[in-house]
Amino acid sequence: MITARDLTLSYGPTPALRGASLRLDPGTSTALMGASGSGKSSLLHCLAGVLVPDTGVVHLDGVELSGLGDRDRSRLRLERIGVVFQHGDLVPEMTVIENVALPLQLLGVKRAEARRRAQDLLAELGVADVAHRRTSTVSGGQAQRAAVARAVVHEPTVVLADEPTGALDSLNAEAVMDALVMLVRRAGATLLVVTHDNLVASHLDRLVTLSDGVVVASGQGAVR
Ligand SMILES: Nc1ncnc2c1ncn2[C@@H]1O[C@H](COP(=O)(O)OP(=O)(O)OP(=O)(O)O)[C@@H](O)[C@H]1O
Repeated sequence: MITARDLTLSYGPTPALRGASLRLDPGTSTALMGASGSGKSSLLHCLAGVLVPDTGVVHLDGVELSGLGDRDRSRLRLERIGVVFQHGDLVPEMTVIENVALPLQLLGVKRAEARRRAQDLLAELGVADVAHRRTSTVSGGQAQRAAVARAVVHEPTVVLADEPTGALDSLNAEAVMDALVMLVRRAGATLLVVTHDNLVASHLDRLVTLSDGVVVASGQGAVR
């Protein structure tokens, strides 16, 4: 489970979060929506432990993220969290399979085993044929499938996605969301997706709306 309580965050003079609170229960999926600039990405980065809020606390499985030093926070993030960004954020000099195997190898899984598990996931997502290509040479849809595989390969408890389909056409967007939801559900993990798109939100159980850095509404997801 992951919770954020009363988070505030400013970039210099610009406030991004003004007391945002959120609770994501195990096994649930949530869409985080709101106007541009309302603080969605900032909140996701605080939940991921990438940004430390100015005030307020984030708890991941009972551990206070902001109470950890950089090293321990990175380790916890690596073990328990998977992230997907709009443009995949794969390492361009590495092949697709090397990218997907990376979290496992960083966690100490042997190379051959890490690559086997990465290969299985890529096959399941229909992109095994590009496994040995550099990520800079694959299509946007293939890269996002690989990014989804990389986010779940180490079986994290929480998967956080920031506009994961924002750069895709609607067919690829549907396929990527189907894959993300299926894999997260199968692992019993918790999913949060930042999106502007009602179709993306309709894949998820619950909808949380952010306005001017605070959560203003929380309820059932959009109806498909
Ligand atoms: N690196 C930064 N430096 C300065 N200000 C920033 C930075 N990142 C975000 N902001 C500001 O913080 C506020 C919240 O931004 P954030 O990106 O969290 O919103 P968002 O809801 O994700 O927006 P969008 O939907 O446009 O991606 C905005 O006013 C934004 O301009």
